[in-house]
Amino acid sequence: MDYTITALPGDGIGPEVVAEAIKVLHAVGARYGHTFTIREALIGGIAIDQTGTALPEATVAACQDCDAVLLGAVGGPKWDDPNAKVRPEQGLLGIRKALGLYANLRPVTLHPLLLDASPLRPERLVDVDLLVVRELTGGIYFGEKRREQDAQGEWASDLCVYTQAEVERIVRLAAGLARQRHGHLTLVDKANVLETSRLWRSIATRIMREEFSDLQYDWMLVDACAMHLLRRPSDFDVIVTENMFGDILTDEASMLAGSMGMLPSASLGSGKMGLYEPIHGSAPDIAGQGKANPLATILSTALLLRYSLGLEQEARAVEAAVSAVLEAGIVTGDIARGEQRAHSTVEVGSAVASRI
Ligand SMILES: NC(=O)C1=CN([C@@H]2O[C@H](COP(=O)(O)OP(=O)(O)OC[C@H]3O[C@@H](n4cnc5c(N)ncnc54)[C@H](O)[C@@H]3O)[C@@H](O)[C@H]2O)C=CC1
Ligand SMILES: CC(C)CC(=O)C(=O)O
Ligand SMILES: [Mg+2]
Repeated sequence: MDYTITALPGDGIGPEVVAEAIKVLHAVGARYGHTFTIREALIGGIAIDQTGTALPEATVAACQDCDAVLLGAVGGPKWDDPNAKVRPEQGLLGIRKALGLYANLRPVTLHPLLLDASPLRPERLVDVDLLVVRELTGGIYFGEKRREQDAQGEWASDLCVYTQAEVERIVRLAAGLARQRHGHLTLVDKANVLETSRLWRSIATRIMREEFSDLQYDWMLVDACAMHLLRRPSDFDVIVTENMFGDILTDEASMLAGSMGMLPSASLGSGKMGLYEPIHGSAPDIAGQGKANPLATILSTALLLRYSLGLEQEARAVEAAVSAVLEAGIVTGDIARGEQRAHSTVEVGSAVASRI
């Protein structure tokens, strides 16, 4: 089969890790008889530099006319002026919204060989296998933003809004995934303080009782969840939560897997089209040095093959090749341990591609 993939490398380490993921996709194509046509488009800081906007119309059009989107990361110090009107991150939020990708799936698993790469004690990490379902197109990241001056000085506000329909669709999706996994859903919020969280609670309680009575579910406040993720991470199955909480909790959860460079993600909407990206950012501290771990992006292509293209065998081949590379000790510095040499981004990507 022929597939068209839009690649949005973005900024910092984005182009470095996306190049390796594309290398792996082509290896999958060669092995299984598919053609992946890769069309590159601009997003983020590089798009601001070249076009004046973080999300050019041509990029949206390219993403609307393909089978799936593969994204690196956006942002960096060059565009970090707090008074800037145009910011790279607007490109990322904008493309998620434009494509209607309301559900961000962030699986957290730990390869046994990376037990030592995590700052947690190995016995805490046994059987860690959780999935965070993060609402992606609502909440405080998308609410009205204000920055004003009055007699007392400056003030600013970010509005957090959730509608019934937004909560219903993400809870249904997460509960459906819990049903396919171990049947346990943890709903994370801050209902002791936030009205949006109380709306989530009442809607989700109704949906769980009426439509998912076969599942176990519980509620957890987000601050406690941050603690339990470290104290008893293997107790979680599926976590569903709003946009900002999911963003923060998954950076924390990445340390269960050993590195930010290990966690992939899939952003899905109502159709087959999806956007696939590592959970990490553009890592300006290591950009351009060949140090970035490409495995999160490569594992994101496995999700792309699975969810958007329906190629389960090929997705498993990518995941197996990643495991084989870890077992061969071909790893970047973020997860290298003991005597292991820190390999470059390109060496790791090539090692995965050659094992497909
Ligand atoms: N999805 C996206 O495009 C995201 C963009 N950002 C943007 O990225 C820029 C940098 O943000 P930070 O807070 O530094 O977060 P970051 O995720 O880029 O980096 C945090 C730390 O993790 C390390 N790291 C991240 N990815 C890695 C990889 N693949 N291999 C090895 N080490 C890795 C970095 O070197 C850094 O020490 C900011 O402009 C931010 O807005 C941040 C998060 C997500
Ligand atoms: C612009 C941010 C919301 C990006 C981010 O941190 C993420 O999606 O994980
Ligand atoms: Mg984040």
